[in-house]
Amino acid sequence: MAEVDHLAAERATARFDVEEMKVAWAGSRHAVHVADRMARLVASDPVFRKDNRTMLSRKELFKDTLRKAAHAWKRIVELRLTEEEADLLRQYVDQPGYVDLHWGMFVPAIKGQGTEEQQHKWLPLAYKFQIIGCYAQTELGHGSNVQGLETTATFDPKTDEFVIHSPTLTSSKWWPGGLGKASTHAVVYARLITEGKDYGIHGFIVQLRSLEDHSPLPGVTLGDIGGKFGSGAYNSMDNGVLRFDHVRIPRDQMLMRLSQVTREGKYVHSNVPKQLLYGTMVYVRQSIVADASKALSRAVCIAVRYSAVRKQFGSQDGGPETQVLNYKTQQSRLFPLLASAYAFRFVGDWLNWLYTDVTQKLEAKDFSTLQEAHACTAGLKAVTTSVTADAIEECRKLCGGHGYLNSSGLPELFAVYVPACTYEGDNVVLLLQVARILMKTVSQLASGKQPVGTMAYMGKVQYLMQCKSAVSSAEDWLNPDAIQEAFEARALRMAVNCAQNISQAASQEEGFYERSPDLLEAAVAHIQLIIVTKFIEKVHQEIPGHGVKEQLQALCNVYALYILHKHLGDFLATGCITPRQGALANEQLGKLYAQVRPNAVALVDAFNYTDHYLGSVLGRYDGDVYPALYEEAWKDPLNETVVPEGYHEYLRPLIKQQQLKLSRL
Ligand SMILES: CCCCCCCCCCCCCCCCCCCCCCCCC/C=C/C(=O)SCCNC(=O)CCNC(=O)[C@H](O)C(C)(C)COP(=O)(O)OP(=O)(O)OC[C@H]1O[C@@H](n2cnc3c(N)ncnc32)[C@H](O)[C@@H]1OP(=O)(O)O
Ligand SMILES: Cc1cc2nc3c(=O)[nH]c(=O)nc-3n(C[C@H](O)[C@H](O)[C@H](O)COP(=O)(O)OP(=O)(O)OC[C@H]3O[C@@H](n4cnc5c(N)ncnc54)[C@H](O)[C@@H]3O)c2cc1C
Repeated sequence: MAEVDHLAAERATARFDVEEMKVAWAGSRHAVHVADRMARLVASDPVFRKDNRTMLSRKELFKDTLRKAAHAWKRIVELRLTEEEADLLRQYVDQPGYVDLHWGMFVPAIKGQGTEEQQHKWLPLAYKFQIIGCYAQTELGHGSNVQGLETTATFDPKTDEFVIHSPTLTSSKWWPGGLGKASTHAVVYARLITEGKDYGIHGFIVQLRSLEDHSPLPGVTLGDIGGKFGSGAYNSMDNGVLRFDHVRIPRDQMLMRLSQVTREGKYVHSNVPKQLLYGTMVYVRQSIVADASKALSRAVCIAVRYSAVRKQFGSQDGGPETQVLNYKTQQSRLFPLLASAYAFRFVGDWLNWLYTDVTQKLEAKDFSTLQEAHACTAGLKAVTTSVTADAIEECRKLCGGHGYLNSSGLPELFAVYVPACTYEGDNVVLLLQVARILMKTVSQLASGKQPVGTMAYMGKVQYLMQCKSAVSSAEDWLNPDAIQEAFEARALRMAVNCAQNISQAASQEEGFYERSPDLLEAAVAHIQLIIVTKFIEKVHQEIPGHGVKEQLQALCNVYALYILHKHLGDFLATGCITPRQGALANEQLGKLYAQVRPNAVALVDAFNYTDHYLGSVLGRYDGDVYPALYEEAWKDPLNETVVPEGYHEYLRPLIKQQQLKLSRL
């Protein structure tokens, strides 16, 4: 707890129990407790310091990442941390590194696509870090189009081996995290060729480096692909390039849970959907949605606290100036982002539940929910990461000039976050996947097939195509049924419009191609409906704690009405609401902002972030921003000497030369 709390007055105006809101945010009292312990463990350990990160060279930063990962692992073993604790520890260390790909993709790929025997062989090695793995799918020439990958794995029945080869420059693996310098192994995605036939993309476990001296194995060429956007940020990760020159691996290193190649070279596909090959991506996409709320809430926490501290204009007769948080424009930019952080948190929890449910069904050979899992993970990943990336940049602007300083934490947060819009599936490509599923669902409505899961609302097509909103006052927009109906009608009508337009094209494919910008918008509308629905459902639950439910209700309404206001064109064009009802929604939004204002600082306190994790002089818990900014400046390497390096070489001669010229005049 801070000695002087410059935000005390703000905290005193909160109309709810912050400790209980922490529970609502974290999911349970236990979760608050564990997160608290792990955050403090990291914050108090000098190895995990990160305040100097943006000043390290790439080499220093990478070595720092190796050191942190090794130290984290040592602490995990020493303290016998559970998986939940270790995961949180990794979050609070807050530095992308090979460990993420090892645990986040290499291990899940083996679990999801390996046979029991393969899991038995490889997982214990991976769990104890006796091998380090990465996920080598993307190539120089193809990322989004997985079916277009060129690396080959050709079965040689003479030796019972696969020959892994990179036939072209564009087939070089390019981007895999952890590949550049750290990994000893990779799950490599390659075209399986046996008996002269190409069976498409399959996964193979390939050793890349010696377990003795880390040198690349014969036939393997690999390295780092170079510096990336921003200082610090994702440059701690060794995204890599990899080429194979006829590298041989035993047949049993093909991941064989979904399909097999026999000793004789026969290809056998198990009776399961081939899309299960994409299972690791689905898993990571759902975890990226949970991460979005973390990144967004960090940025919002910084911007809210700083906006409460920062004062500009408005002083009369020597009185205090206005806190920038009191400006309505600041509120209308910031509070929707605060509401979005909560919205993403709850939809992330729900998605995690859905993923677990689908996984259990798959274990029981029930594949009926695979499409739902794909649509929800792809769509929510796309919408939450795009909004979060834009929101971090908006928070930087909300902090004025100081937001542009590295010490605000926002530039690095943006730089580290923004690739989430691209990795694990480019957001546009993923939204088009959602759109395809929407079009398929619309086309099946005519046959009477009832849509299920998050598409179930489409079954109310007769009603939703012609319903008219009953809202007649601003307060009417506080009714969740009014919101739900407007969002359902908008999403359905946009999808049906697209389907009608596509049906007029020469072919389905051509229509889809021509209408893809509209399809993107229809997909976004569908995903926003899911987020709104899950927030409304959350607020309907019993939520303990004085005032907590009321605050969440207000934030839910802010989220929904902000989206409605922002996408008013959609709602009007589809005739779901009238211009007057749109104006009433905006009126209600303004009232809600006033309701959020006295609670704003407490609502970001409920994220329960340590100053270490926030990494921002502007977002400090105690609000003592100015001395921290001032002090931080002096730590810059440029300030190590009063007279800068280069003065004698470049500045002095220049000044002297000009002085000489002037004296000659
Ligand atoms: C310093 C550190 C210190 C810390 C120390 C700690 C110590 C250790 C602690 C340990 C503790 C544990 C820690 C845990 C850590 C976890 C971390 C997790 C985070 C991970 C970090 C993430 C980093 C990100 C890295 C990035 C990785 C990547 O980017 S990998 C590459 C991703 N690539 C893509 O996403 C490609 C996108 N493209 C595609 O997905 C597909 O090609 C396509 C979907 C776009 C098209 O495919 P295709 O052409 O085959 O298909 P069609 O369009 O024709 O569709 C056919 C039908 O298939 C259906 N379908 C498509 N996809 C799927 C699917 N996935 N599932 C189901 N169905 C699918 C589609 O709907 C069609 O169906 P119909 O035929 O129409 O019915
Ligand atoms: C930081 C980072 C880490 C990564 N880590 C890994 C990793 O560990 N392992 C791994 O295998 N890969 C990794 N990747 C690669 C990543 O998965 C791909 O970059 C991503 O899937 C996008 O593919 P692409 O680069 O081919 O983009 P492209 O598909 O070339 O995209 C270029 C543009 O084309 C558009 N576009 C593409 N296809 C279509 C379409 N059908 N319709 C309309 N528009 C389209 C896109 O919207 C985009 O605007 C990583 C990438 C980054 C940035």
